[in-house]
Amino acid sequence: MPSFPPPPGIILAGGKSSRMGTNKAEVLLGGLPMIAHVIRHLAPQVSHLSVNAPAPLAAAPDLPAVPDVIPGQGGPLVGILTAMRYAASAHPGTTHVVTASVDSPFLPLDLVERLASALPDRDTIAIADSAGEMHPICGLWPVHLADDLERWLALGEKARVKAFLARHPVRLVDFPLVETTAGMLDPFLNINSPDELERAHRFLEDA
Ligand SMILES: Nc1nc2c(ncn2[C@@H]2O[C@H](COP(=O)(O)OP(=O)(O)OP(=O)(O)O)[C@@H](O)[C@H]2O)c(=O)[nH]1
Ligand SMILES: [Mg+2]
Repeated sequence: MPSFPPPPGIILAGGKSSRMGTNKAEVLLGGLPMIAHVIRHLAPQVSHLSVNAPAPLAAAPDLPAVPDVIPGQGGPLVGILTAMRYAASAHPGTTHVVTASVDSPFLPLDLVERLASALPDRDTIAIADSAGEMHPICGLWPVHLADDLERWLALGEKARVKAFLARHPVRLVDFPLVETTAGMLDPFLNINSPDELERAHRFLEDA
């Protein structure tokens, strides 16, 4: 699509953090809460930033908290529906919303620009991909898909993001690994457990 103003962005932080054992948004990575790393990477790329969580986070008090539009921790797709609904109502006229996962602290600084430039039309969803793996939480979504997503969730389908994507045109956008002094870094490195958190520290110097 020819011109694309920065869209609003939402960080999905409404999960259970069961593998981490404590709220992933607030665990410390190099002295900063994980969500602070996500904010640092994403905020410069979006028109407004908010967090999809049941209540404001102590680690990100300035971010508006947007609770799931369907209560009950129905999975990440509910967070994506929430992002679409919120973007459309809080930012009238917006066509897209970008979503990212709270447990990806090394997101590319050209994430939104590259997702946006991959969109051929107003119906296509752009999703990040790296090292041959799709990252379905990190995407640029047309907000007009909200009604279809809500109907689909109401059917009681298992709310898997990949299954919803299969119903729509999707462009996968491949992001390269980043060379660091600690080795090659996948910018979508996903930190789910205390072990993964510990291992991620080595990338902090370069990221
Ligand atoms: N809004 C919302 N987001 C969710 C939900 N479940 C997962 N997510 C988000 O989806 C992303 C990927 O989920 P996971 O990595 O499995 O996170 P999680 O569910 O918190 O962690 P585990 O309980 O360890 O699986 C994260 O950004 C989560 O916050 C949900 O029910 N609602
Ligand atoms: Mg995860």
